[in-house]
Amino acid sequence: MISVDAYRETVTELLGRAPVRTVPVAEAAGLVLARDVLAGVALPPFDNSAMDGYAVRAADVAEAPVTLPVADDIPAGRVDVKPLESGTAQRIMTGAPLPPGADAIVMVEDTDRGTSEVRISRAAAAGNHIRRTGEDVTKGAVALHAGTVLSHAHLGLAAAVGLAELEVYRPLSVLVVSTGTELVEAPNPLQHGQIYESNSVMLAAALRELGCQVEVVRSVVDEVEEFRKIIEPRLESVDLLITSGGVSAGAYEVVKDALTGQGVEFQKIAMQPGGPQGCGRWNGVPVVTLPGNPVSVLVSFEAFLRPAVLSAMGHSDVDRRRVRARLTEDMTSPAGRRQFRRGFFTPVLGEVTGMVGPRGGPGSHLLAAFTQANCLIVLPEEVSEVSEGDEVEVLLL
Ligand SMILES: Nc1nc2c(c(=O)[nH]1)N[C@H]1C(S)=C(S)[C@@H](COP(=O)(O)OP(=O)(O)OC[C@H]3O[C@@H](n4cnc5c(N)ncnc54)[C@H](O)[C@@H]3O)O[C@H]1N2
Ligand code: MOO
Repeated sequence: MISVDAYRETVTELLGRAPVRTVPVAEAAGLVLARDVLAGVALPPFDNSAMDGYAVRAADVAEAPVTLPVADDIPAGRVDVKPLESGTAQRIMTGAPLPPGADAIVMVEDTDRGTSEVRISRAAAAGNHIRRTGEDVTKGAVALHAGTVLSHAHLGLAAAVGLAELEVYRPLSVLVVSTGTELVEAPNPLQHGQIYESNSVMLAAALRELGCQVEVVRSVVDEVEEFRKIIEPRLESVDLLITSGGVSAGAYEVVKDALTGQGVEFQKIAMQPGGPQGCGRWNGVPVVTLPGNPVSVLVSFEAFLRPAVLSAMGHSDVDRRRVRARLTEDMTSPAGRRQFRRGFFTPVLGEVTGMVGPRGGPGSHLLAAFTQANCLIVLPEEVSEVSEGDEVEVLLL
């Protein structure tokens, strides 16, 4: 059996790193920046007013109240601002360029709002309400570092320093395939012996949440020729194929039978659930084959797929947050396997740890219990029993 950590490395290597692509700034949310972004302009690009008011020389209003002639009017966007002569004021709006010679802004609230002359009721110190060139970002500085996961704020900054496009790691395009003759797509009626297909729905949503582009084939019957005929032609247009089902030890293991000898290796991973796994390349395209049980799919996703996919899309922080927590009840775990149990973590005020209790048993068909969990309880390979009060590791979902 292969360890979870070794398998995670294998899958991460298999997925590699997506190519860099240029995308419009507005379409880059959630993607990872591939190159440093240098500020083509300073922010602010010019000294400007932080308030609607009057640009003055501080010395001219030191003896306020004073009345000054209003020599000009400067709305935001004006590009031909004239110097401020001493003993005058210019009416100015928020964001408008400071006239040369002015060194303070008097807020309109501290004036009589005059347009030909203005009575200023309060003195203003030099620098008052002036936003200086480059005080946010200096021209030529690194505004965004390579490796940044682009949030809406980062995109705003990129736009503000004048960029129309960003170089990012391309989102992975993933084909998700569920196999199993028993699978039926809702809302078609079920016959006894059939079940509704759910794995592709979960996987596609989980991958889209990471920023992947996902195509789905929802239910391929357990026939090797049929599987090859439907899936092989679709490989050309994707970076990754993820299948569910058909990988264990039975007589109709469609994925295993179709891909053994084609570049995909099937093996047991020392984890529970999610033991039977396969990965490799089919026609050169990375393939990860997950077992069919829904909770095995979700746990496999957490244990190695999510980090590998994130890493392929340029992320460096690929791990869920780990905390320690005290168990609220006894649990057992198969020796030699890392068990991932669905749990509910509650932080305890004033303590670095919290409390955690399982939700549902270890069975990998217990999907509803997963939806009541907010974490995975990790019981290491060497542990087969834990008791109420023991400290365990928890992965926060
Ligand atoms: N003799 C052995 N039998 C099994 C072993 C083993 O080692 N020896 N391993 C068990 C474990 S652990 C798992 S996990 C499963 C994995 O089996 P498969 O990958 O071949 O998955 P299936 O048999 O196709 O399906 C398992 C289970 O999940 C249901 N399923 C499958 N696909 C979906 C879907 N898209 N949506 C909802 N539910 C799905 C399926 O009906 C089965 O109940 O093998 C054990 N057996
Ligand atoms: O390991 Mo299977 O993945 O129990 O459910």
